[in-house]
Amino acid sequence: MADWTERYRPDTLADVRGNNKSVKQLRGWAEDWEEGDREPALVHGAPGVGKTSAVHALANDMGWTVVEMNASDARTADAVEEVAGEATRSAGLTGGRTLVVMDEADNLHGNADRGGSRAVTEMLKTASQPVVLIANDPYEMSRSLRNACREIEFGNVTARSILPVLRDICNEEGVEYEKEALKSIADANSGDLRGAIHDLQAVAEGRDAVTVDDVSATGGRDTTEDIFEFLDTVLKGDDFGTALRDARDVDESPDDMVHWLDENVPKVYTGDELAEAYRRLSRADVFLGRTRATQNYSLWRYANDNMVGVQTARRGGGGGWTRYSPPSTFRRLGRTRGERDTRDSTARKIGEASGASMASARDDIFPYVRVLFEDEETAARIAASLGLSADELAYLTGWDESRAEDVVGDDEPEEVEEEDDDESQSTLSSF
Ligand SMILES: Nc1ncnc2c1ncn2[C@@H]1O[C@H](COP(=O)(O)OP(=O)(O)OP(=O)(O)O)[C@@H](O)[C@H]1O
Repeated sequence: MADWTERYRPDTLADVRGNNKSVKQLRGWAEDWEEGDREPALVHGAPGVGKTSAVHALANDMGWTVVEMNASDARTADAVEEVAGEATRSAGLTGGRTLVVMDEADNLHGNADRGGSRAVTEMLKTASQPVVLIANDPYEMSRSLRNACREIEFGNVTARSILPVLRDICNEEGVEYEKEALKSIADANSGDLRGAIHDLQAVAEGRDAVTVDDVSATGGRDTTEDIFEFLDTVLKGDDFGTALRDARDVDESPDDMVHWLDENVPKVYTGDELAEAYRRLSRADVFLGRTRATQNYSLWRYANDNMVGVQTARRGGGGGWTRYSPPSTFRRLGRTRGERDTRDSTARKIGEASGASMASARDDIFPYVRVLFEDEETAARIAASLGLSADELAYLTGWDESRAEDVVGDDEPEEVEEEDDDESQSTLSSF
């Protein structure tokens, strides 16, 4: 069940590999903060290069407690204030500082989350505790939010810095290794230390030794995993390495795998485990969204890693037999890129009209709208007031194009220009 990247997470900044300059900047930022220069920090860089680890290690070194929040959950000022307030209160209790860490700050964008972006910017101005935002791509953030922070960039970790980490892990785990085997894992992961550790775990866990042949064999295995077996491995298994390995062999698209897990995880997990599992799945979904938006399929692997990470959320045993079910129609609807775009634009319009986030429009409101729209007249009225296009109406109702076009009429709704000063750079969420 253990994920080696968690097991070997650095506790102190001194153990963070590579990125010496950024680590120094981070330490400098914390020291300046203590001395009264109370700027929030924005730590950014590619996935798996140690941003989150470095921030936690910093807090540890400084003797600060950490409150973590996911920026995409911070859709309302309330949520932000609650966390910031919580941080201040606990600081009062312990007398020490509390570092507020806001992950996925680049997911706070777009109309639906604009309230969240503003609330975070406001919070940054008034926060009485140190705050670090973490992001992969700072240009996805609103300019005002970015400008409010001191930027610290993390670059990729070179293969040379990755190699000793892999070697130390093998030593700790009692796994013998051929040096070339570790080198080829380090080289293949071009700067992504987490990816390298996961690759190592996938070949090494449960083995006594890792050879060059083992490493080169992983890509070419011709076994196919049944989705049901995969669900069992992730939701009930104890071996993270096997789950990582199996995830590559499942004969389903990564999107479908996320949907299958999303549908079935509540059958096995409860309470906090479930919340953590959903957090992982939503991270997986973020990377699927980015893969689609950029057509950069190397991002799939982050989706995969987060998907498999669902296993580590489980606290109790995963015994018994479970009747897994396929993802519900609504989830499966988001299959092709075009469908997803339509789904997202529909969710945005409904979200804007109702004040809900895009995700909640999609998951909570769509089903009701669909029932309402069974009555064509009501559908026409609401579609007009929301400015739905024929595609969007067809998406919601399942009608064919021509029926939807008849109901909507020929006039294409015009795109309404947003008047928002400094947030004009925001881009819409693509997932
Ligand atoms: N520079 C590093 N030094 C030591 N370990 C690292 C480093 N980078 C990554 N790791 C290992 O990889 C794991 C994941 O890293 P971490 O979560 O910090 O990456 P990240 O840059 O925050 O990625 P993401 O953007 O996906 O959150 C850590 O738990 C640790 O085991």
